[in-house]
Amino acid sequence: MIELKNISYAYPNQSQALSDVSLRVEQGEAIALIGANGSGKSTLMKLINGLILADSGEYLFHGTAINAKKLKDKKFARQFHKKVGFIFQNPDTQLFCSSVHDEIAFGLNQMGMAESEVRQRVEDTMELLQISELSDREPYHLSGGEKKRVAIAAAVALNPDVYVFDEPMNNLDPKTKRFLRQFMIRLNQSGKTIICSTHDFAYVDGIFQQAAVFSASHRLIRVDDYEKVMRDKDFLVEQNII
Ligand SMILES: Nc1ncnc2c1ncn2[C@@H]1O[C@H](COP(=O)(O)OP(=O)(O)OP(=O)(O)O)[C@@H](O)[C@H]1O
Repeated sequence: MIELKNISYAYPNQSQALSDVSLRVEQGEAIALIGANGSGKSTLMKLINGLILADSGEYLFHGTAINAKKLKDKKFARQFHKKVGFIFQNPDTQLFCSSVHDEIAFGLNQMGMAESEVRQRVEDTMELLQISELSDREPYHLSGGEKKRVAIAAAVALNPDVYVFDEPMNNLDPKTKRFLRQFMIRLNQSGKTIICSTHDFAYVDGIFQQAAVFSASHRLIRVDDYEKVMRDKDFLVEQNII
């Protein structure tokens, strides 16, 4: 369970990105983060993943405060990063190995998993994401949609409890969007928590139970049933969301 209490954050250049944000996400919930450009969605997701730390407020993950001291504890940090998978908006920022196979195996090797188990897990994950034929290819030379599947596979292989997706549908063709939508629904049905920012509402039907809406002033102004928020057209227009 994720609990954010009165979180504020400004980037080192003083850009305010989150103002007094409080949010609770239960294990197994799928929640959409929505709001205009620059409202703070990506910043919140980086914070949930431990890439940045709040200036003030508290972040609890299954009751444990995630702070600098805790993340300096290498054993804890490894466990925490295994539990929270992050799929960046631009896969180029997270793919760095010389083959798709090695990319997916990387995190598993870091965990010290036996070689045969790594091989099996990588094969199973590639099959799940329908990228087995890309196994020996260099991730850098793949198409955008292929790269996205590899980035997701690298997260899936580690079997996290929580998946954080930053605008996953961006730059994907309709078939890949439909595949990803189904995939996210299945992940959630298997008990995984999904936290996902999106501007693209056409291909995310049925994924989310909840929506968290951010204002231009970086505040979380509404947490509500996803379908209910989507029906509230005046509110969405007012917030520059549609
Ligand atoms: N690396 C950074 N350095 C300085 N300011 C930043 C940085 N990243 C984001 N910001 C600022 O923080 C605020 C929140 O940005 P964030 O990327 O979290 O918004 P977002 O809701 O994800 O936007 P989008 O929908 O465009 O992806 C914005 O004012 C942005 O300019």
